[in-house]
This record gives sequence, C-alpha cells and structure tokens, in this order.
Amino acid sequence: MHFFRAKRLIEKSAVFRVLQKMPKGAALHVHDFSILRMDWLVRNVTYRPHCHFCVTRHGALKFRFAHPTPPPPAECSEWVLLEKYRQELRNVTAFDEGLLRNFTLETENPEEAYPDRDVLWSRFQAIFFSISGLVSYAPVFRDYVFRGLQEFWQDNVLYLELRAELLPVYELNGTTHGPEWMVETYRDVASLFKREHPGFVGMKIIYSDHRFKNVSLITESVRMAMQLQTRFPGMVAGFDLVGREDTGHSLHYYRKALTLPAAIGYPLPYFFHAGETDWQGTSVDENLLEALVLNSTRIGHGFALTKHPAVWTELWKKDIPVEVCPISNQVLQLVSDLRNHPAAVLMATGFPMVISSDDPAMFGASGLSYDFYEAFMGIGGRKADLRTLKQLALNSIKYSALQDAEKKAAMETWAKSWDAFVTQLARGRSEKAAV
Ligand SMILES: O=c1[nH]cnc2c1ncn2[C@@H]1O[C@H](CO)[C@@H](O)[C@H]1O
Repeated sequence: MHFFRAKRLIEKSAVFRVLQKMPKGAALHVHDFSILRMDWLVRNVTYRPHCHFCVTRHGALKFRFAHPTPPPPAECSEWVLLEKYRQELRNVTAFDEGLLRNFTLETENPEEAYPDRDVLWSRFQAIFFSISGLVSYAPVFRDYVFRGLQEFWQDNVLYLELRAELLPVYELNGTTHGPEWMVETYRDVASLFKREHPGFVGMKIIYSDHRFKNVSLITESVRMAMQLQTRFPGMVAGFDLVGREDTGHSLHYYRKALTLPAAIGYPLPYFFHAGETDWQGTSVDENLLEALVLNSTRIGHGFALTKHPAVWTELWKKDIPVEVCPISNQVLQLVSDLRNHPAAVLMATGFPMVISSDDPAMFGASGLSYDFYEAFMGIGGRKADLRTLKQLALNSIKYSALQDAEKKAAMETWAKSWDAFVTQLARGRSEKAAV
C-alpha cells in the first residue's frame, strides 16, 4: 500500500509506537529544508509580520519577508502582504489548509496525481522553491533548524547529517548571508540545542550542490566544500550532488571537478547520491560505479545496486554502506512494493546499510520512525526482529562522519538508551502477560 494511504494505519499500529520510542541512532540522509513538519511553516512562519507572496508565471508561490515592500521580481505578479490578504479573506482556515497542501506531496490518490516522474519531480522542486523564501529568512532559518533538531530528537534520533545547499539567507532589509554564515548558524543552533538537551550528540553538514549545474560551477562548489571544511572541520563532513539523477548530470560528467581534491592532495569525503532509480541501464546506474571509483564514504539510495554485482561486491569489501530511504523511494521513484525493494536483497545478504528519511516533511512524515516502520515491516521480511532494528541503529552511528572519540561517546549514549528501551519493552510484555 502506498505510504500516503498507509500513514494513518501505520500511526495506529503498536509496531509504530514501539519504533517511535526506540533509540534509532542517527539520521544520515536528510535534506536541509524538509526536516520539519510543514504545518509549522503555515501556522507560525506565514503569520510573522512583513511576509509577502507572489505567484510566478508557472503558478508557483514565492514568499519574501521584506520591509518596505520591494519591487516585484521579474518572474512574478505584484507582492501581496499576506497579513492584509488574510484580513480580506472569508475563510482563512481553508486558505491555510490550501497552503499546507501546497507544501507537501501528500495526496489521497498518488497514482492519479503523479502519473510519471516528470510531474512528480516538478511538483517536488516547486515545493522546495516555494518554501525556500520562508525558510531562508534569517530569523526563520534559525528557528527552523532548532525545531528540526527537536523533531528528530523527539523521535529518539540523537545525531543528524544534513545535505545542505547553503543558499543565501536574507534579512528583512534585503542583505544576505553566505555559506560561512550558514555553517556558523547551524553550528551555533546545534550547540544551543545540545546544551538544552543532554544526550543529543549534534549535527554535521554535507555541503551539496545541484546536478543541473555545469562542471565549472561545480568546480567552484568543490573548492567551497574544501574551504568550508578547513574552516569548520567539526561541522562540514564533505560534499554531495543533489537533484533528480536521471535528468541531471552524471558523476562522470563532473569527473574533473570531483578529482580536484585528490589532485591537490586534499582528502575531501564524498557522500554521493547514486543509483536512485528502478530503471536499469541509464547513467544513474553508472553513477554507482563512479561513486565507488571516487571513494564515496556512503552511497545515497543505491537503489540500482543489486543490478550491479561487481560494484556491490567492491562496496561491500570496502565496507561502504547504502543509505536506504524507503518512503522517499516509494514517493519519488514510484516504487509500489517495498517488500521487493532492492534493499530487501541487500539486507538478506548482510550488506551494510542505514535507514533514513530523505525529505520527511515533503512526504508528510517526520523523524525516522515512519521509514523504520517500512524497513521493518516491508524490507526486513517476516523474520526481522529487535536484532535487525538494533543493527540498523548501530550502523547509523558506525557509518556516521563523527570522529572516533565522538563516535565512541555517541555509541555509549545510544547504548544506554537502548538498554533502557529494551527493559521497558520487556516490562511492557510481562505486564501484558500478567493481565
Ligand atoms: O531523493 C533525492 N534525490 C536527489 N535530490 C534530492 C532528493 N531529495 C531532495 N533532493 C534535492 O535536495 C535539494 C535540497 O537539499 C532539493 O533541491 C532537492 O532537489
């Protein structure tokens, strides 16, 4: 059953409630602006003063906080002050519900709404475009990151690695901040969160750029990744390329840019998206081979991996895990049957993997529990049990970009909460048995 239809049933299940309480370790594959439930953007952010919107030629909503009202952008109608617009509406609730629908891919009938990947990915990109005007406003950005961490922490996740594009963040007067400011802000917000939540380990950034850019732009980004990592070694874990893989450039196309760090003797870690497709034989498949050759630390998705036994074997030898994101694959790659997800083959053979949620807010999910549910009930098969779950949680810390000492500490923290979780689970069982 498609996740959009299964969601309510999942939430009612006893398995899901256990998974929510389970210490899941780390979220290693999540994208910057989709870590926090979208309803916060509607209920909180769009109600802040000076929020403007306009409608682009393609019918997408664009947002901007500004004072005074700036001239409209080229692709847009006039800016409308949202506060004023709402005052004139008869039914604000319906408007807000419409906004929320605009901010997620959720729908009753996904097969009808998204007949193919083109329709789906253009909606997906349009949502990122729309919400970026809200999240990239400096005061919102700080709150967004804090609340995003909170959402994962409440879901019993103690550490995150975030694919972040580090696009400019703006202030009310129109001034903007660059990537350094953003990494500093991520760092400061994460340490504030850590201070307030003992047991939380922190977060790192995987600087990511879009694979529709040409090789010279990506060369600049690779340089930027090295600069950022040199300046913030504890915060910047490495580099990745994001965006739709089959219409974007291949890793091979970027070869010159991506081999630059090695050529100058700088070991820049890579965390490539590769093989995020169920259609064999495209350059997306070849990205797997290229990711291996480029020494990727982990493989994002690796959905196509089982069709390439030689790459599969090599990755295994080098202990390079795949980051499996079941709900994302179902929604974005139109995978209908998660029991036959390639990760089921990988898991049955013991290939290293971690479970992550990619863009939970986009899919109407949150944290990691929904994806763990799909991994446990679908991918893991009939015999998946507490040991399976424990291994997946352990893997998420083992394969993280934490340094050895940090990793050891994270492992200890996680192990304590795991023991408490298992004790509680056993107590629950014996209480049930006594009734
Ligand atoms: O599953 C995915 N595969 C490839 N790119 C993705 C996926 N999810 C999100 N993004 C990309 O990440 C950017 C935000 O960091 C978005 O622009 C989106 O295109």
